Amino acid sequence: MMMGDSFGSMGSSMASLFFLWATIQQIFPNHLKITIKEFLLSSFQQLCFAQRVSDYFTNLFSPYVEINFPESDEYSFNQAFSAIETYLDSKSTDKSKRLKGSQVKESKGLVLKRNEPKVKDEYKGVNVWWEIVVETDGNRYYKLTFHNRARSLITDSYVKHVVQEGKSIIVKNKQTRLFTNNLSTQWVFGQNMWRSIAFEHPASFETLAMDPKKKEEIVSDLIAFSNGKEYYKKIGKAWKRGYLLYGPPGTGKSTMISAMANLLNYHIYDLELTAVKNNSELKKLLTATSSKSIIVIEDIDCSAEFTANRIKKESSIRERYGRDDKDENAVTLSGLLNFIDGIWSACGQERIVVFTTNHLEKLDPALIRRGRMDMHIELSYCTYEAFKILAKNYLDLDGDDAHPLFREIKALLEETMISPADVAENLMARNHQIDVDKSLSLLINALEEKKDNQKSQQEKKTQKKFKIFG
Ligand SMILES: Nc1ncnc2c1ncn2[C@@H]1O[C@H](COP(=O)(O)OP(=O)(O)OP(=O)(O)O)[C@@H](O)[C@H]1O
Ligand SMILES: [Mg+2]
Repeated sequence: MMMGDSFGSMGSSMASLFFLWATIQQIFPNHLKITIKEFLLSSFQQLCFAQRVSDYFTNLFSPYVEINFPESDEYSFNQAFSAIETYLDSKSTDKSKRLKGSQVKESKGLVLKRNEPKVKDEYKGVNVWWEIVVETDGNRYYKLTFHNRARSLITDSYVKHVVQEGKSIIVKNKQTRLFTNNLSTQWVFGQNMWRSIAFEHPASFETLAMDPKKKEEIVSDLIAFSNGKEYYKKIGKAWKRGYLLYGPPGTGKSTMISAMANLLNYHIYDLELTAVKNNSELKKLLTATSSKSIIVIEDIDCSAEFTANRIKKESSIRERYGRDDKDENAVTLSGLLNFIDGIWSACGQERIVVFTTNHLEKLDPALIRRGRMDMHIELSYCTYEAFKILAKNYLDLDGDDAHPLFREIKALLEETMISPADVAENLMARNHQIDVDKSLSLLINALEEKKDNQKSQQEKKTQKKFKIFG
């Protein structure tokens, strides 16, 4: 017998008792009412006791097993509970009669979920039943019921499957946010360090124009990282990864960061170093970031320059006054590197650090040595392969033979340095109307103009050289 049946019979007995009491109140005088009330109360207690005894024996001989998953364990939240809830919400709603509508992400629209206290599920041919139970004190737990025959299948693999599936749906549905740091004058008792907005950038690796092989390498590196919890634990390293994106303006460095965040569903923390006064503020900001996030420092060459000036100033203070103001008055390169190496090692949560620069050669070697920045990614001028991706995004043209002008464009791209941003600008539809021929001709004009400019600049440079040596 399932537990629901026993609750049903107890409910009807209680209803009969209440009905009886209402009738008695109308018929009997007051002094008799008290005696009858006492009699009824004791009958009710006996009924409950009998019910418990009957439940005990029913459960003793029942072939069904129950596992409870409480919402909280003692003092902490039970993560399995929310994973189960999400998993059950995601089950097909085709046969449900009670649904609820929710929107987790602006970009995802309204999603219909089941809204029933009991859900039947099937795993490898075995039926199981889930039920959400709310206790009188408001505590909730999920009750899983299954036949004893399938005990090892359910306890060994089904429960793990449900929790894993639920967690991955939670990550997928997470509304990612873009955080920017506030000035420390705006911080209130360690709060309000970061302000944030919902992150809804449409960038993806699919639409990112770059060498397809390199792209694949980056995507698999990111995925391996995000699935690497056990691996990082095994090798005893902090679960973090550093990427240095370098290349000329408009080659897709910022776009790639958005694509990374969309791929992994991570938050972005855009760290503006000029708004940070000293190392201690930097430390507070970085420790206030959440797990599964990308910490970005754009144009690190400018920040490094700023740091170098600060270091010079600090050393002159030290020489003059014999004191070390480094940590109190400045953000230093060593401070930044210490946090990247040290702080996340302590908290053990997954973090990605991304630096971008237009000038790799300007960077301090300490900043970019391997191990600190695990992958150096160059984003370069637009190649023919990258152009084809842009042509597909902007003009719906797919493949080498998609348009007769492609051959001319290919030849021009081999001789001209043009950023993907400039190419995209020419391919962009005017007034939402795609005009393939016009866009491609505009691009050819832009390429020819750039090619001539670059040629004449090159000639001027050569002439200068000759003058110097002549
Ligand atoms: N590789 C690319 N693939 C697709 N679109 C690109 C690419 N590079 C640039 N773009 C387009 O050009 C615009 C500018 O690119 P983005 O801001 O990513 O360049 P960046 O390398 O960060 O430049 P900067 O060095 O100036 O910060 C983007 O909004 C995007 O539309
Ligand atoms: Mg940028």
